[in-house]
Amino acid sequence: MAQAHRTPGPRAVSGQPFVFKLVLLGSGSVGKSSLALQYVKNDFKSILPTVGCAFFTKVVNVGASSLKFEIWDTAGQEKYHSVCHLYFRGTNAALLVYDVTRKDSFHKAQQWLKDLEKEVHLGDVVVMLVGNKTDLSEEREVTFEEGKEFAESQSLLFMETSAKLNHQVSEVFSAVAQELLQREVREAQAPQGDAAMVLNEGPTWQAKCCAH
Ligand SMILES: Nc1nc2c(ncn2[C@@H]2O[C@H](COP(=O)(O)OP(=O)(O)OP(=O)(O)O)[C@@H](O)[C@H]2O)c(=O)[nH]1
Repeated sequence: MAQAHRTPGPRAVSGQPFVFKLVLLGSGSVGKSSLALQYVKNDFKSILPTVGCAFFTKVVNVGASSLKFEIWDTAGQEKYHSVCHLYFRGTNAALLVYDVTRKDSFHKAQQWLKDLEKEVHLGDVVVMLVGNKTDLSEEREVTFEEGKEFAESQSLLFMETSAKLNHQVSEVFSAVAQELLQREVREAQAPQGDAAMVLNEGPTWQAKCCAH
């Protein structure tokens, strides 16, 4: 419920891509680093647990727009929990990852969402719930419907992936990118409406000042 840090908009400079910060969060070993590695480098290999945080960037084109993701891959192990929230601040998007073969990681995802909410205003951030490791279908403990239901109850986007098979990985990031750009367009249009109201209501500075 806290709104400690309002998420800043992307730093869009003429001719430059929009820059969006995205954090990967979730329990240890759910596949956060593997998703980032598959997306950024098209690679899947055995990775050591993340210590603190790893950082990746990737530029993507969505329609006529160009967008740069700054991807912060946080450590899921419990011992790093206290530092992870530092990376949430100022984020524009979050992938809330769980492992479909581990019910505990699904329950923890709900806790991670609460942690995120302490640092950002959820309405300002595009959050996608991601059920990873769908290739391990024999060991599945969380159904697609359970994931979808939880995501809908919290107004989150939702997808299932396999970082190992590169299934739905780029689709996850594309869906987030599209939502971010759509929000940008809506925000870019919004000030015109505000300005029209301000003209009718008095000095601009005062109207803006007192709106908060
Ligand atoms: N079968 C399968 N294994 C996966 C998949 N994604 C990741 N793994 C494996 O799961 C283990 C953990 O993957 P990581 O990407 O290191 O998980 P993490 O969430 O970044 O872990 P932390 O850094 O501890 O937070 C590794 O052995 C990966 O190879 C997947 O889609 N399918």
